[in-house]
Amino acid sequence: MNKVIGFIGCGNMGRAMIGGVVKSGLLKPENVIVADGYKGSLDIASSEYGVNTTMDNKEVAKTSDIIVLSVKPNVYNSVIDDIKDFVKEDVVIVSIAAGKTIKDVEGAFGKDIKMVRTMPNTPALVGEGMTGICPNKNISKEEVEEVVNIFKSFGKIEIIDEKLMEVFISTSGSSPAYVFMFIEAMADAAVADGMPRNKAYKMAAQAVLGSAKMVLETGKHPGELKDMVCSPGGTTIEAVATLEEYGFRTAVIKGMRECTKKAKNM
Ligand SMILES: NC(=O)C1=CN([C@@H]2O[C@H](COP(=O)(O)OP(=O)(O)OC[C@H]3O[C@@H](n4cnc5c(N)ncnc54)[C@H](OP(=O)(O)O)[C@@H]3O)[C@@H](O)[C@H]2O)C=CC1
Ligand SMILES: O=C(O)[C@@H]1CCC=N1
Repeated sequence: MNKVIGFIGCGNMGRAMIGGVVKSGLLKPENVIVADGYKGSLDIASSEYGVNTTMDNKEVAKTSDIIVLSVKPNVYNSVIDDIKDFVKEDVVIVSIAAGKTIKDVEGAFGKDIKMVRTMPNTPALVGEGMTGICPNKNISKEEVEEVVNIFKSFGKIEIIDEKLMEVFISTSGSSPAYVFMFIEAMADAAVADGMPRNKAYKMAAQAVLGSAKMVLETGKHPGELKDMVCSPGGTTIEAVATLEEYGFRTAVIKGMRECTKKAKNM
């Protein structure tokens, strides 16, 4: 791809996407420009990925064909205010913020802009991201395709209706956090029973990775895959019964519904 992609905000999600896009080879590092208010973050991006950096958001605005706003939702309006008069005429704006609708971002620019609302997740850093994508009405099919290709370079994508974006956040944008908690809890249990911690993390993480691949690649129902592990009178069913007793699934369902609710009310 021969366009210049700018990132404003080089925090957790910005860094994951910059790392993902550069490692995939879709973009040359010299075609990526990153702005952040903190020089330390920029130095890391520059030394790890060789991208251009600046502390001036306007410089990203002036040079980029596609701008990814990777700052927190509460500074979106001030960042947009700062750059709106400097963006290229045909610029494509990519929003990744929880709780910011297409209407919010269009309103902050105060003019017709081409934009795509997205919700990525941090596994982008290792090429296993998942991004929900929702274009606005001003953007052409070809331009949407370009944005899709950026996100595909570090994972999978789904084009979704904007009304499902909040559910997408709890299912995908936020969910790596709960998966990490699950891995951490499994490792803690293993450590409690004598497993060295570094080995415990590796085993628990590989089990999650392999199980996820089975869901994606076999097409079997997760319940069937679970049943295949539970030997009659065996070990696994004891864990399953105890997890049910402690409300494992209910905890996940309730937690995710709170996450969706928060995304709707931000
Ligand atoms: N983290 C995640 O897993 C995901 C996050 N998102 C979305 O990504 C966005 C960023 O989140 P996240 O990466 O977690 O947040 P971070 O706080 O880690 O990153 C935001 C970065 O933006 C910088 N920043 C703050 N103000 C400005 C400014 N005015 N100009 C330029 N840079 C600025 C911050 O610097 P400083 O710290 O010095 O203030 C920080 O480095 C949010 O909108 C969030 O909803 C979406 C999907 C997943
Ligand atoms: O916690 C958040 O608000 C962001 C959005 C999805 C993941 N992190």
